[in-house]
Amino acid sequence: MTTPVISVRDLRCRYGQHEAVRGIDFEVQAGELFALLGTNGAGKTTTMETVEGHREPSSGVVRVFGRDPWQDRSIRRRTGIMLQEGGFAGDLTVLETARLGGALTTRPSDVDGTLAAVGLAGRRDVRVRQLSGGERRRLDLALALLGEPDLLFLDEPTTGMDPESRRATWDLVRGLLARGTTVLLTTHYLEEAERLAHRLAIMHEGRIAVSGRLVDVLAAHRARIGFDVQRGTALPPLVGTAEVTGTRVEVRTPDLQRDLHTLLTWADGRVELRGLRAHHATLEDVFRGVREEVLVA
Ligand SMILES: Nc1ncnc2c1ncn2[C@@H]1O[C@H](COP(=O)(O)OP(=O)(O)OP(=O)(O)O)[C@@H](O)[C@H]1O
Repeated sequence: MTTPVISVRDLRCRYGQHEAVRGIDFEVQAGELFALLGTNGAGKTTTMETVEGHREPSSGVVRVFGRDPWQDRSIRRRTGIMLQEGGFAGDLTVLETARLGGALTTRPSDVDGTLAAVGLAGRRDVRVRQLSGGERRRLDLALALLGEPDLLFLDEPTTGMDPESRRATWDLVRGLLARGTTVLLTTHYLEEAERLAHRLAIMHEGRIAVSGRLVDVLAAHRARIGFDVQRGTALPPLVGTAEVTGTRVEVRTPDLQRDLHTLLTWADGRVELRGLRAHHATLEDVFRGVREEVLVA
């Protein structure tokens, strides 16, 4: 087993009396994208900042490339950080800002190529203060990519981007992953995690409530079947549980295939299942379960 790029063991972070991160564990392997999801104030940014080496843990062990990021600044040469707020000088142009960022990296930076990669080549002479919110996020991303980091921290990277820019950013991140870059991502867009993450964790109130590969996380939660029938229709026995509200039936089941087969066989030729929908648990179902703290495995 190779050494993980990121290893976090029993991490705790306090702000005064408030314990924002309450004992979390996770690992991120080389070339993997790990998504930290969670409710507001769950502790994602605090965790991210600690792994970046910008915050000292109250307790626990954090290792990045096998080193303590708080003590050993040398790992910063290998990391790129996209913060939630870049804090640019508004008077500088996009190109000047990127050149300045490039000068701060220890590896040679292809400034023009990076601006082109984030779709800002045509905006290079525009002053930063004149950029839209989404364009600023793309400039944030460009600065994180300068110096070709081995490990990239993306803190809500596509907030404020229009759908086209968001998709272009996802393609860019996929390209980086294909080249072996490791990524730690936080996002409120569940679709972003569904599309990009190899593994994920959902945080709530400082703890990891759910973690694992996306397929495993979804498979561990009940699928849904929904349809309308006439009031009072007696249903066949199912593995899952059916909830009837008027004419609407909602089944939550651990065995989607079996219950769907049972229902279709039972209905065939005698009952019309109007508005039939059947799907595995979505990340939104899992997330809602975490929020409501009524996870049904
Ligand atoms: N500098 C600080 N001083 C005191 N409390 C803080 C500080 N920064 C964060 N907190 C608190 O710590 C908790 C975790 O905050 P954090 O920003 O890590 O959460 P988050 O999951 O990133 O939230 P969001 O999704 O809303 O950005 C919150 O209750 C927040 O109010």
